[in-house]
Amino acid sequence: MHADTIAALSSGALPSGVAVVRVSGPDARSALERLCGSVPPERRASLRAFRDAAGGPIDRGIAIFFPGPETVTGEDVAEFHLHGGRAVVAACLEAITTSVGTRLAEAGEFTRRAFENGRIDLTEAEGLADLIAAETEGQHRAAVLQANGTLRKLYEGWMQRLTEARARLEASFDFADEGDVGEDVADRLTADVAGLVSEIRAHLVRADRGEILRSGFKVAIVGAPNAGKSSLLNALADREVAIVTEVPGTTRDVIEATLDLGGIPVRFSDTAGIRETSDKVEAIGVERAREVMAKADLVLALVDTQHGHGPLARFTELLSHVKHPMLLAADASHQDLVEGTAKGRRRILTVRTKADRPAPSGLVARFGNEWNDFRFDFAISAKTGEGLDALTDRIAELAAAAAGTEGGGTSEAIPLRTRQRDLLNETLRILEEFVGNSTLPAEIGAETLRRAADTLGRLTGKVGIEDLLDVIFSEFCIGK
Ligand SMILES: Nc1nc2c(c(=O)[nH]1)N(C=O)[C@@H](CNc1ccc(C(=O)N[C@@H](CCC(=O)O)C(=O)O)cc1)CN2
Ligand SMILES: Nc1nc2c(ncn2[C@@H]2O[C@H](COP(=O)(O)OP(=O)(O)OP(=O)(O)O)[C@@H](O)[C@H]2O)c(=O)[nH]1
Ligand SMILES: [Mg+2]
Repeated sequence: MHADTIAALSSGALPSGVAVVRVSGPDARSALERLCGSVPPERRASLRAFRDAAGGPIDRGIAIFFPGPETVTGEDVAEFHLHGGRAVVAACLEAITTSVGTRLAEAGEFTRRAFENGRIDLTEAEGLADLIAAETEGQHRAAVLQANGTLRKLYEGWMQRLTEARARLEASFDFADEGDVGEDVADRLTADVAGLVSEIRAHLVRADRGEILRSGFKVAIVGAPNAGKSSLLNALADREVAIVTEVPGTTRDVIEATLDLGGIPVRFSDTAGIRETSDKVEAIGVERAREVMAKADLVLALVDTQHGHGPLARFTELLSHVKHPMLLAADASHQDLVEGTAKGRRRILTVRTKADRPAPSGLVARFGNEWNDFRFDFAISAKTGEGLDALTDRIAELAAAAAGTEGGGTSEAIPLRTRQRDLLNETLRILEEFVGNSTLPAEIGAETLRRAADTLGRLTGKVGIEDLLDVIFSEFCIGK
């Protein structure tokens, strides 16, 4: 328990309709006494006149007292709900912090106290940070499941099982000299741990989806210079994000815009038109375009067919830079490469641009001699808007498939953060070592299980993570 009391504005930017000032710590009660004249009845919203130390009026508002330890921080908590003016809030905080033991809170300090007082674990703290940062429905849904302790329960269950397994193994030390007793125990133990291994593995597969919810489904817009890439980005974003001119080679850097498509953040990157160039700046842009393409979850390959076959030859060259396993497979068929399958494996959509203009070759064009007749997935016009809805619908579908939220989303908790996934991977690696090595002496086996449990403990914050706490809690805003 902390000796000092912290106070902060916990609601959003001022001015606002109503502002909430929270106080947590041993002096929370006295703050109410000083500002309201008396402590209002516990856990009840009470209308009071707030006054400063000199008796000057601050505001008339609602005050609440939550006695610890059954509170959000685990300490006594006081709340002042004021009118959201800057001077009103400043006067209230000033009056609260005149008490010697009370100071302004640092970013994340309320949540940190909740963690330190055992009210929440680290996954819940991280879930709260993600909940506050959530901008799309998908992010919201995943963060709620972390913030409300769903992940915590899962990991605590796993830790419990590891502890039990270790206890059984350690108990078997005593029988080690008596022949087959130890062996029998070891077999059952290995089977139990193997069960855990497959659960952690399945959980980690879902983690990739968490990553998409957190950082977005990445879509690279690529094509030859002048194909209409920047025009597409602008049309999708509905604003002039990128410069558009008739000069090929206009875009040199990567330009991003994020759209919320069906609850998933979709990050579109407009890139430099890919071509050989002696222009130094453009060459760097082309290199960046290739990098963006290689990292994308989905590539939109744009072709302006109005000049006939020339751009299509470059298009073939361009696709060779998409480093998707499906494309690298030597025996991948045209079907695999471009049409793919509907189940989220499809990574490229081919798009004919400037569909408002007549194309000499029509929708079906020859595509070099390696591949057969080529049919574009979409024909669009950034100018008239033709085809854009169909294209965004398809992208939304693919993003939902990648994030695992198709059909209304998942109720399963998934780890959203790299920190969490790294620790889970580490735990998995240690447990695989245990399972794959049935001849390990019991002492070493028990030590291996202990290391795995410790790694899981770092996930929930049960085990030595001092170094990490500052990093995690500093992401919060003041007042949280
Ligand atoms: N006004 C206000 N609204 C808020 C918060 C707050 O601090 N103040 N919260 C800030 O994050 C969130 C609510 N979180 C809370 C979590 C636990 C407890 C709490 O007192 N828990 C006790 C008692 C539960 C009960 O009454 O059933 C407990 O769990 O033991 C309160 C708020 C969102 N809304
Ligand atoms: N008629 C018509 N013209 C278009 C359309 N989309 C783009 N253009 C024109 O095509 C030219 C090139 O468009 P951009 O969007 O700058 O092409 P880009 O692919 O970004 O080009 P770079 O950045 O140079 O690689 C501009 O003159 C646009 O006005 C379209 O749908 N219809
Ligand atoms: Mg451009």
